[in-house]
Amino acid sequence: MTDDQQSLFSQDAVAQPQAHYVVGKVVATFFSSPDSFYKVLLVKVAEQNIDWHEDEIVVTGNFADIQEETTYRFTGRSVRHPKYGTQFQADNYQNETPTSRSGLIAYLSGSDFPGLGKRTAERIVDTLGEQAIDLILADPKVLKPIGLRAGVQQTLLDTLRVNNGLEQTIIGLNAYGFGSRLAASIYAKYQADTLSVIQENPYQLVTDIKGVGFKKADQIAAQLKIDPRSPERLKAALLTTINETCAQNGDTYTTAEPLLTATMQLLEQARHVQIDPQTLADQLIVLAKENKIVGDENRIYLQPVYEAEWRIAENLKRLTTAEQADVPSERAVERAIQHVAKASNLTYDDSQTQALKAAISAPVFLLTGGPGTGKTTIIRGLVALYAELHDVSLDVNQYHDEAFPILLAAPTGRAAKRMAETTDLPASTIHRLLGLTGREDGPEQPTKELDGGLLIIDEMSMVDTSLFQLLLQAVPNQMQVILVGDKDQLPSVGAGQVFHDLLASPALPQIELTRIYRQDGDSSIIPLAHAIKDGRLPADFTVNQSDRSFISCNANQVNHIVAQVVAKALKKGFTAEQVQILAPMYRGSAGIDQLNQTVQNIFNPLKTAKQKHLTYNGQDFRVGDKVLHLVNSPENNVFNGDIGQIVGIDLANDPHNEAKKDQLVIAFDQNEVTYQRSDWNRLTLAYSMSIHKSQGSQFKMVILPLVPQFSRMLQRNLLYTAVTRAEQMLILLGDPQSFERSVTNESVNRQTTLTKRLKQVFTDEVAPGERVERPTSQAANPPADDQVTTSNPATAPSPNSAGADLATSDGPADYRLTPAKAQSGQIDPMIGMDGVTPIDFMPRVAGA
Ligand SMILES: Nc1ncnc2c1ncn2[C@@H]1O[C@H](COP(=O)(O)OP(=O)(O)OP(=O)(O)O)[C@@H](O)[C@H]1O
Repeated sequence: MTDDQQSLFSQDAVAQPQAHYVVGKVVATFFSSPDSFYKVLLVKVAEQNIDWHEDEIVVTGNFADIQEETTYRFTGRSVRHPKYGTQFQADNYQNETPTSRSGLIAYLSGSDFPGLGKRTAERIVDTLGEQAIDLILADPKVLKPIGLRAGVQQTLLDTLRVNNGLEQTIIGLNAYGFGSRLAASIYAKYQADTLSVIQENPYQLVTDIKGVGFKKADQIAAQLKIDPRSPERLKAALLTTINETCAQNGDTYTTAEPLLTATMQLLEQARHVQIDPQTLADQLIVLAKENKIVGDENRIYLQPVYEAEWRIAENLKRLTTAEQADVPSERAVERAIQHVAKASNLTYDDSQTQALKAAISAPVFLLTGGPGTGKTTIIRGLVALYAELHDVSLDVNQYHDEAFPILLAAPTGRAAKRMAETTDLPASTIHRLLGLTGREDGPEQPTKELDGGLLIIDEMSMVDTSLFQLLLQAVPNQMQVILVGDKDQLPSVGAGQVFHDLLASPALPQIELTRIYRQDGDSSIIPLAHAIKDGRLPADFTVNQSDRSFISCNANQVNHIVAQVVAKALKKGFTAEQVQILAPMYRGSAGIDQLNQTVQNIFNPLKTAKQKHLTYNGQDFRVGDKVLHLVNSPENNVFNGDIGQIVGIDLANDPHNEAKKDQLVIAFDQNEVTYQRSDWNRLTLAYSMSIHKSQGSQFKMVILPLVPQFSRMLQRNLLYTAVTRAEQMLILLGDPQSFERSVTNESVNRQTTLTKRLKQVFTDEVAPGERVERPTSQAANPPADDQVTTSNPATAPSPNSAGADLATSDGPADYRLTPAKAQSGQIDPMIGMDGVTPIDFMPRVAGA
């Protein structure tokens, strides 16, 4: 096999319009993608109707378990690769089973099908024709007139499915337009049932398969002529809308009115039908009965998120009430604080001392503070205190068989790295700590139980509801938990505002550090950050300082001015890694995309035509570029917001590229990762990035443009987060009103109920253990059909009525009811729709 032959699997070939076939034996598999069905085969041609005069041809496409030395019929088109010539791109393929009448009869009466004689085989072919196998596989009911014995029919079906099933499935998935990666995940989930699941309810994919959205499922449903008013469609649209609304706003729940309005829009626009609001509202009740959503007062949650908030509260209660071993005496703590202060040459101020004292003795403790107030100092102090009080060594090399007793973790790789540097101890991401893959999407994920005595989490404001629930679930009773963060920063990317909500709970001991230490005489960035936090801009805001400046300009001038500032920084010796442009939005002349392009050409210009680079998603990637990772990939130890550098570009058509694939090699702080083309959507240029993505990182110089075009985003916590990313230099540009507006625009709180759950659990409104031990089988039991649909919302049995039944039985009460409510048998009239019933809702939507 030559290099050239191996390279034929490049997909950059030019398609020709003709559809043709090639029949032949597979003699070699040149390439088989490890994570999809994509393959490149060498086929010995037996028959073809393309203009081909050689014995062998290269065939590419999505194939399941192709057997070498087996003959297949490939249908598709010949394509011409600019360098490697003609190859055959198959859309469809099948094991070359006989298609002539006599061939089919011989096949069906052969040894593959015990119990089927020649006569029966003839009857099958006479009844169903030469497409008999396809027809049987598509619908076994076609065999009914043949009158086969049940056992014989089953064997026939099983063998046909084995011989043809996987291929049919892959072909079917291709026909529905799934790329090879999605096809692989779908097949991995449903196996032999893949096509029947899709045909029965394509909307199932929306909940089961990451990457399949409502619109895709809806297209398939339209293809299958599934009723656009079918309950499955309505339910999928409702779930999608709850998910998207919550994700967009960071809320943990939504309410009926916006949910129904947005769902109606989605349903009506996608397939141009009118939907009866009453029918839609009924499906909301069905979803609750199916335990996919939960209604509580006027709130509607996705079940896992609802569960996560409760479990956070319950786990915190568990930890705060668990009996503590080895609690040091107050005197011992005071003495140890004196030793630690002396050793680190510091005099802790009152609130720092209080924080140290309280944190080292409490099972759970929260520490917040703005930049330079001493959070890291306290983390370091706590580590030293713990070591002294519990007589443990801080030399990690001394721990061979037992775990190091102090666990340090943060939500991103960068924050974890900073934590490790400032403490001189190992620190990891929370995902790593828990052994999570990053694909977890519910509270039921098994995580390993943590081992140790003290857990400190930094950058807590970035931790979302779902991750925090998984973390707490893994904390054993005796482990002390200290959560450190800056409450005024942007909340997590994922749903919730966990740190904010925890701090709002009086049940959890906490301290806010307010005294600013890192002023270094002439630093003006930290005082600026504190002023912003307090809702004002300092009087000298637009006056240039030694470490900060303000350049007034309009949106169209931003790009040009940023270019000038960056060019100057480069001249002064700043590197791309040290200079970070932050902006709130991607689009527009002052947006992230435009600025990325401009700054890339300053820090990493394309110098010669020969320089390796490639274009993807409208961006030019070059060796040396600074790139941002957009999602969590714990398998590579790379996380959302991590910054790396392109250190290698391998092009498939490069004769020296042994992998024969286009790939990018990126060096991150912690490791080097190779990205195949299918993973490039995880990357973007990082010269300029969103303020949200910059959380957890700091940079020597930050350049921050704010202009009226960003008005939708301008909020106090956004500006505060951006400004606190700057370590030494801050260049602000744009119009002063936009900055003023950000400061006065108090950050809008997200819709969450964690504080409420904490109150309920800590004040024993809900008895301890009541919810956690709730038997899931009862909750998951769908009700009888007649309980589900109702034409009169006022008398509709709500999901909570099922809860009432549970509560009155001997078993634990359903958590959706307070015990008082349950006892009185009082039920809500309509799930999540206090004051909003479908009837109220109908006229507005119908436009009546
Ligand atoms: N009690 C103290 N006396 C003297 N210096 C202190 C004291 N507390 C903190 N510092 C110093 O103030 C500076 C800022 O402290 P530290 O880095 O702990 O703050 P931080 O809140 O973690 O800041 P950031 O969030 O910006 O990283 C450090 O140089 C630290 O040594």
